[in-house]
Amino acid sequence: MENNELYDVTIIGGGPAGLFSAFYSGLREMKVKVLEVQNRLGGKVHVYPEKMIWDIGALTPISGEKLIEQMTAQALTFDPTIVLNEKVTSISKNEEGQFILHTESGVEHYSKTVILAIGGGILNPQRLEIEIAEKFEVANLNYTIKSLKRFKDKVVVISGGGHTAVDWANELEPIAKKVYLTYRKDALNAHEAQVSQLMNSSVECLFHTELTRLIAAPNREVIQQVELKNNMTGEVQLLQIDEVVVNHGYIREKKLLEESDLDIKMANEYFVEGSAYSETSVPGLYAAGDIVSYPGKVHLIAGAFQDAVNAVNKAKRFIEPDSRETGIVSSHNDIFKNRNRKLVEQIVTS
Ligand SMILES: Cc1cc2nc3c(=O)[nH]c(=O)nc-3n(C[C@H](O)[C@H](O)[C@H](O)COP(=O)(O)OP(=O)(O)OC[C@H]3O[C@@H](n4cnc5c(N)ncnc54)[C@H](O)[C@@H]3O)c2cc1C
Repeated sequence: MENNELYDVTIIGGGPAGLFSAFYSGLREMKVKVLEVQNRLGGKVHVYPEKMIWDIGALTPISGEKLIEQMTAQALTFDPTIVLNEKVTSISKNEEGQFILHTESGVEHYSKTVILAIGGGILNPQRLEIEIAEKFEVANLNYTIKSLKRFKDKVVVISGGGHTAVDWANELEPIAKKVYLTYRKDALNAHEAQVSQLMNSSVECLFHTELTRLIAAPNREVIQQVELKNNMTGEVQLLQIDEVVVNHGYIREKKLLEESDLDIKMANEYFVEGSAYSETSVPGLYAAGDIVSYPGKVHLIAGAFQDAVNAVNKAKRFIEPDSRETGIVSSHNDIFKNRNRKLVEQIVTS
């Protein structure tokens, strides 16, 4: 199946980097398409819809959910084509030098340039290696937290000791009746401030312990007790709980880069003098967000936005070598003249 319409830029991934790339490509008057494997835009931020995000410039604390809403609204400013449930499996080039994006659905997408905004790849939570665990996933075994309300006045055990586990322990502590954190090592691996908040709270940390068994309530597919084993002493304890949260990291599927006909290398693997970190080894193919790595790169939303601008500006120059190397401030952009006028009128008349 072919989708012959040729786009100036096709962005793979609809997370923060992809969404801001879509907006910025529109600002630079390019014809834009976004391909996203999930059935919704927002990327990894869907892992933490109720978490408050504090570290995005000019945004006072904002929930993940609200941020997705705002990023999406901004991305849609210039009416890009958005294709959801579309997994890109490989990238090739045809004789005319156009990119062809091959997908699991069989549809091929054509583009003059491509921006890889795939984050760490397709994310799937690392699941518990305990037999029967899967059957509790609809009840009270959680790999992501979709609603804080669910944990109100509950006894919760969180398994994990990284950023996500520590973040959730802190978020749930004022809501839940009791939070236990079980971790197989003896020190947590998260931001100092988050760790000290946790260690000075009512969260009970059980170090050197691992979740070894899930015990169901009689005749119900709901976990009622968990068995924790101390990996130093071999001692076993049972905890009566209402909810189990497992944050053992993610398995990242990154086959796209390996399985493409093109030999795609990110800037950190192939950097040549004079090139930019948004460039890859393939001319016309750029990268933004968590997929890229360079000295000083921040794997955070603010970093993804800056990468997006760089990648879009490169893509624009690839198509139109005489165009400006960088964009101009948005208020000077002709595209916004009418919109600005309307906004100013609204402010003046309100
Ligand atoms: C628990 C947690 C808390 C966090 N808290 C903060 C915070 O407070 N502040 C902050 O700044 N950052 C935070 N981050 C980090 C932030 O979420 C990431 O830096 C950001 O999401 C990176 O954006 P991205 O667009 O590069 O990648 P992603 O958000 O991972 O988006 C990539 C998108 O590409 C899609 N995709 C991947 N492969 C394909 C394919 N082959 N075909 C089609 N689509 C594909 C994915 O489905 C996904 O939607 C947190 C992360 C986690 C896990």
